[in-house]
Amino acid sequence: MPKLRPTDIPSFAAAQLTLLDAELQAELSETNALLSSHTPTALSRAGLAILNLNVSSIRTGLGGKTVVELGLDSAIVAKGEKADIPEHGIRTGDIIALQDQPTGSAKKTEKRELAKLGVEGVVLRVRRENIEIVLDKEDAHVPSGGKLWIVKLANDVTYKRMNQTMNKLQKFQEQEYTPFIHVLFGQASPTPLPSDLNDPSNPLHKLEWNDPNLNDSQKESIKFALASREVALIHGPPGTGKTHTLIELILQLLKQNLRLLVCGPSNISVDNIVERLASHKVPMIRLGHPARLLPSVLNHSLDVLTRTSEAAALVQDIRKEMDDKQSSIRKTRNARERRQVYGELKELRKEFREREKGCVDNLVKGSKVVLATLHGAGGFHLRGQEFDVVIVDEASQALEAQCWVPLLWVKASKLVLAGDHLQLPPTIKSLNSKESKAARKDSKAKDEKKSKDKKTKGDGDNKNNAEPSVKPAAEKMTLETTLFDRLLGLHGPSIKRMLTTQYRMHESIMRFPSDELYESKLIAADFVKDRLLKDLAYEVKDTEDTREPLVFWDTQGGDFPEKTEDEEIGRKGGKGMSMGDSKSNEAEAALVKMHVSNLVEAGVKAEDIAVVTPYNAQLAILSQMLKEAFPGIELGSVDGFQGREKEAVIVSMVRSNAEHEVGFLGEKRRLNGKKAQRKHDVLDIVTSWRRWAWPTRRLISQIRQA
Ligand SMILES: Nc1ncnc2c1ncn2[C@@H]1O[C@H](COP(=O)(O)OP(=O)(O)OP(=O)(O)O)[C@@H](O)[C@H]1O
Repeated sequence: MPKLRPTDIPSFAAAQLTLLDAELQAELSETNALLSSHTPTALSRAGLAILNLNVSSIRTGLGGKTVVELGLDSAIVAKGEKADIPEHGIRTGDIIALQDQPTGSAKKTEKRELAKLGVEGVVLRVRRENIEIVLDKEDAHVPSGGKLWIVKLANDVTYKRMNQTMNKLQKFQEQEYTPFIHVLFGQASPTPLPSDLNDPSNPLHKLEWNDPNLNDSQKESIKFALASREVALIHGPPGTGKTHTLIELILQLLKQNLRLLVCGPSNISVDNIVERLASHKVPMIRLGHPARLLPSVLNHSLDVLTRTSEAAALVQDIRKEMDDKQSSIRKTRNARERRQVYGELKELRKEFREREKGCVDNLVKGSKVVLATLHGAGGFHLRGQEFDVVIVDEASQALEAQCWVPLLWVKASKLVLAGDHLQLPPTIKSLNSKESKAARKDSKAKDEKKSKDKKTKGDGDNKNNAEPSVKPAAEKMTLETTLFDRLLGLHGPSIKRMLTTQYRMHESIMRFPSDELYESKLIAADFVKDRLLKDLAYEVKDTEDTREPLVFWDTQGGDFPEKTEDEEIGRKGGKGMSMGDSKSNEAEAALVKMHVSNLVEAGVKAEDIAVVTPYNAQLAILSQMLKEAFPGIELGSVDGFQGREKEAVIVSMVRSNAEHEVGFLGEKRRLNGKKAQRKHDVLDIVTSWRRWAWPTRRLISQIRQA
């Protein structure tokens, strides 16, 4: 039994609030620096703004919000050409400002200030020829006149919800400290599992599996999660069928007639589950804005269900009336008329919401499985509802405060987390920032004072209280510590089960992560363990590149020097926003190109190949060299390349210097899993490392020492 080091809940919440604030400040200052130091044209070139837009229509969306559709200004589109919006990096869910575009004659300083003005909204839908925005404020006046532009702003919505959640936790009343909460903070141990769990007489032994192909470690994890009373962790290394296991777990829990809330940190992680559950014909509701959902899950979305259910007709009537009112605003002749229409719209919106709420409540309350992002689970639809189990997939990718959103806004008494703490945690911008260090120091000081006060007070008041001493919450706390990590630290491996058969990688690719991170426990499933590129379903020649599952290219020596580049402003069309130094290595990029050519000449399709690199500067060079030459090839940064599965992956490591410096590549979790190769259905990782095995060897020896 591990020694518990319980956490004091209010000071835990206080420390989280301080760290979240430092993170938000880091994000805001990064964005503000960009907006204040670049012109709209520069921002547009970097993919962070779209210029020359016009309003094409205004309508009423979910929740009675105003939706503005913008298209390219017809004056700037050459006759006969298609009015596609030029390439940009603005995506659904981004927060943007919309406003009149400064004229060419506006002063530079004026242009810079502009990004701070205008109406704010959220991007609802991005199409080639138009973009839809939901306005934040109901009575926001959409700029009309001439050309408009939109610019991406820092996104503080998720922080607001995490803050709200941690504030709620901080102010918990005595009666809210349920046994479940005590376990989550290590103030009580989880209820021991029944001793007969492995006994054939235990009902869990007689489970009827929906999937007859589940492997033993998957079955064991499901039984463990079913038997656990408060908390169960399912540890799923890359490709071991973590989500596959969760699906069976959900089906088994439903057989027990339990009500479930299933969450993930991203929309894609949730949709992945909805799609797989749908094939089992499970009735369910997916919360979340339809624009952010995969088309294949829309039929389960609340939005569609509220339109197709009986009660929906009442909502539709009023929606139409609101749309008509919206379009009449443009025809008003003066401010008085506009005020009157806005007033009428306000009344209609109120009624719309009431009717919509009635319809939504009925649907949500009647549903046995509700799925939402962690953030979305904090929306008003679910407030106070009861669930028997909260399940979180990809839990190691979520900030702890995010995981508390479903736990605090609904009533639940059991938590199942699926994840892998040995892959990269969520990206933290403030990790080593001045603000964050100062915040930690301040929080630690407060904690120490508090435990000192408590001790003095406790000497007199709590003589009979045998509670173990409480760990100061802020001690070494960073946002990188996930709930999965913390629970494992508090209760030890007895609260987790590990999946050990992986269905993705050739045995030799698996060897490194298995030995370095998973105590050599991984096993390659039969049908992947010796698959090679030359054995693909289509014809591929047997060459030295296609018969080897893992190739290292060594770039040792002075011919492949790394270069440090100042990343001026985020990449066009990419995620943008990242600034600072980045590394590149042109000779290495040329080698990658040669290797891609070899694979393609052997018959491997370009769309089955991915090239990933840890550095944006290298990515830019690789894009130039490869995109046109090999249409369909997938390129990405190691940290950002998620959700893709590829037959061949080439990793360009970039670093090569006399000092043997590998910088952030020294983080061993970066070479593992999700952020590197996990999402690729890798038959072969063709790792281009031959001549630069010098830094690579160095890297590996550094990892071994770590
Ligand atoms: N018992 C099984 N038998 C056969 N195939 C399986 C089994 N379990 C999982 N798989 C397959 O393994 C692959 C990985 O499964 P899944 O996507 O559920 O894993 P994961 O661990 O969630 O993946 P990721 O590494 O992307 O998080 C899928 O193609 C899935 O169909």
